[in-house]
Amino acid sequence: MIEAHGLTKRYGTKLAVDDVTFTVRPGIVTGFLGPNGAGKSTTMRMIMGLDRPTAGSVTVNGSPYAQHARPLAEVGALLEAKAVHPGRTARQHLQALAATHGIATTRVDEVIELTGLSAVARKRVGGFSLGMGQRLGVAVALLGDPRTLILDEPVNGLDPEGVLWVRNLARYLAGQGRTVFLSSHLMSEVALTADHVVVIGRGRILADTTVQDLLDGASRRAVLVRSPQATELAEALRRDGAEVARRDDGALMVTGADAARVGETAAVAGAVLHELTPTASTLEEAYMELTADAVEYRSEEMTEGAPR
Ligand SMILES: Nc1ncnc2c1ncn2[C@@H]1O[C@H](COP(=O)(O)OP(=O)(O)OP(=O)(O)O)[C@@H](O)[C@H]1O
Repeated sequence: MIEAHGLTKRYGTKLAVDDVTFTVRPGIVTGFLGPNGAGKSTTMRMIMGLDRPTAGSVTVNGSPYAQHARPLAEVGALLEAKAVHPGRTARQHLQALAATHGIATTRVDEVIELTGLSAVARKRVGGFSLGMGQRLGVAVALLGDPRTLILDEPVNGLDPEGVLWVRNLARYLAGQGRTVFLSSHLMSEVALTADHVVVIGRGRILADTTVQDLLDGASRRAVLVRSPQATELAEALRRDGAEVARRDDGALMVTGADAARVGETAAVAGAVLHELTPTASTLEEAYMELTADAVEYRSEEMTEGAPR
């Protein structure tokens, strides 16, 4: 369980994380979603005690990270690429970590097996592909058999097999009753992996809900209508209280009335229908809608900072 209360991080004048409050529960995968620069990594670093909050607090399994006697048994994290001695083998790297944290060597073998590293465990880490490095990072996170897992953009740079592996592993670990908190800037990825999602933009929480609710809440079902009497039909629909937008190709996008109601209004108005298609926005569209302001803000910021 992760509990953040009024968590805030300021870097100079930049408010990277702005008064966020959320709970990440055990037994499910929670996605942490937001555009680049939204504050995901900063939040995760504060959870892991690597960054000190400017205000507010965050606990893992009931206590701040630093107050746990055996932190590796509480929370394991895959944050941005960590320094690994390139001359060491994967096994040596894990063994060294296990030794300094009082973890049995048998656990090293278990995590090597669990992360599919058996074939390369005795190879030098310096020659590892990105995917293998990512697996080693996950092996490190799992070493202390932690109740809570934090994975920052774990599928970044992975091939499709690696992506599927991360997805299955996250779900497997949650199925064991662990807390799994996984960040991504891709809604499609979170939708496939997570049960619950916390959406962040410009350091603030934009949504804290199930994936399904996010879709239902953000999507406004629209009906696409084509008619040779589009102008008259649009007027009749508006009189009925619907909202009508005319697309460049002449089609009408109607919200606030379902297909049946649009058809009935058309009949009364004597408008011929050439097409009547209910549409639902995709999860990706719902996410874009939700984070539009946050993304705009980022691009403005980058334009301002760009050399002229
Ligand atoms: N050490 C730092 N000093 C100054 N500003 C920082 C620092 N770390 C992060 N920031 C700024 O804080 C904001 C949030 O950054 P953060 O890395 O947490 O975002 P993110 O959601 O993880 O995005 P990304 O996926 O791009 O890493 C950004 O505007 C970033 O530039």
